[in-house]
Amino acid sequence: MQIRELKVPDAYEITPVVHGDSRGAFLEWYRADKLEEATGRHLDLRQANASVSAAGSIRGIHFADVPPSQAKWVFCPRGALLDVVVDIRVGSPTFGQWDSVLLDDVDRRAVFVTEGLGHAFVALEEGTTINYLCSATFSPGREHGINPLDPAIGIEWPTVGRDGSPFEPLLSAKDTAAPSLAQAEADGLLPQYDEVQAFLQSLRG
Ligand SMILES: Cc1cn([C@H]2C[C@H](O)[C@@H](COP(=O)(O)OP(=O)(O)O[C@H]3O[C@@H](C)C(=O)[C@@H](O)[C@H]3O)O2)c(=O)[nH]c1=O
Repeated sequence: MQIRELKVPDAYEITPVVHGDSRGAFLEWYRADKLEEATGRHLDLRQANASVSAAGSIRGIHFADVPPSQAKWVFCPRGALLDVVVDIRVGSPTFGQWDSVLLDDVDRRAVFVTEGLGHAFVALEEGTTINYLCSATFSPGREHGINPLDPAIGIEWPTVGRDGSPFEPLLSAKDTAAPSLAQAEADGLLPQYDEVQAFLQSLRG
């Protein structure tokens, strides 16, 4: 398993060793010890989620108040998706920047999104399934969204699926109505970079 930090600091791409044989494949999609080696922190598993999406579905950009926010170890057991991490931490040197990783049932990568970052993805195939391990339980009043189509962030969402078929973006009503990054900042919804860093540091203790 290899762990690489993304262009958005404190987010990571995880590339597993996939052992293929005549029966199919075997891989380790999460290793606590490798996470600790690479990042100096642990993931206190509190919840595991799954969702299934139609091709073109965009979910996010979602984030939760810090502390404790919610770190997510994201994996795609079926289909394909583009996973996106956005730096929404006010005062971060990379504020407003985003990076993405293709997660699919071929290379079987994962992404680790740490507390205070924004997370979103688009499904590139019908029935794409995502699983994620979470460091905190769902706390609806502390969860927020930013519009994933905000031009100021400028996420380059794919417009064709894995098979090359074009698709229309499909968003929930909640995500469609979500504020822009600038509006979320003006509304005081975004996490402060120094507070996030202090929280991340407390997890390394
Ligand atoms: C996130 C969540 C939702 N729900 C419920 C609320 C709602 O009725 C239904 C669907 O919720 P949403 O529309 O928010 O689901 P979704 O848009 O898939 O939300 C997810 O998006 C990705 C990008 C993330 O990073 C996740 O943390 C999560 O926010 O599921 C739970 O019961 N538990 C949960 O942990």
